[in-house]
Amino acid sequence: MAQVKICGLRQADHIAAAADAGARYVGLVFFPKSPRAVSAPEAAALAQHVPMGIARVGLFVDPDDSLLDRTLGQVPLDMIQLHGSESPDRVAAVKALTGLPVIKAVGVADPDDLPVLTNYGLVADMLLVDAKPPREAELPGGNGLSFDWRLLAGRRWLRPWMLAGGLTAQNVAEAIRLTGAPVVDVSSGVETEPGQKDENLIRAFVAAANR
Ligand SMILES: O=C(O)c1ccccc1N[C@@H]1O[C@H](COP(=O)(O)O)[C@@H](O)[C@H]1O
Repeated sequence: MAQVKICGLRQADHIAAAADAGARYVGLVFFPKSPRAVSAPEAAALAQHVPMGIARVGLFVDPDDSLLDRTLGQVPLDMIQLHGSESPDRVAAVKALTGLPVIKAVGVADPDDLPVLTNYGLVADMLLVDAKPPREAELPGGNGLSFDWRLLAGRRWLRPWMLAGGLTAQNVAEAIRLTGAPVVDVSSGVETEPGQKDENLIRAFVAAANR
């Protein structure tokens, strides 16, 4: 059984479905290139629909201070997810600037990618282990690609962590079994097309992760 984050929500009814199914984190994407991107006013409206006890995570890709300031001035967020090439120093700076816990995403393709997680574990509040995006990918995440989960078997870091990358209701139980992930994060695996979440897929994913 793992906790669940549903990322890239853009509709109040999908937030309600995620909450009702038992998700513990919901993600709002502030990256204009993403098909899941929301504006700050849209996110502020959506945030009102998130029940107490569920963390509102703002996803950013290499944000500058002004984007963070402007967004946080309008949207009540509980955590920041950094999904770009932010250095450990930048992670620390974002924590200091926003006063919020930071989740740092790291792309993994082979064993050489794992030591980086130890470095980020010194500064981030939570680690997010995702598939490494292919060179030609437009997005650094949210591509529905998974990686060899056996790379993570028996691994432990200084911080809590979540697993992401190509997870679906069909494969999430196996991913949890192989990695021991305490939290799983999904975006495209609960969509019918890029950016279009589906309530039944959300419910099926949370049920499968909680089984
Ligand atoms: O979801 C997006 O559009 C996105 C854009 C830019 C960076 C990250 C993004 N999503 C994150 O990517 C992973 C994996 O998503 P998927 O389930 O494979 O589609 C997840 O952490 C999302 O939060």
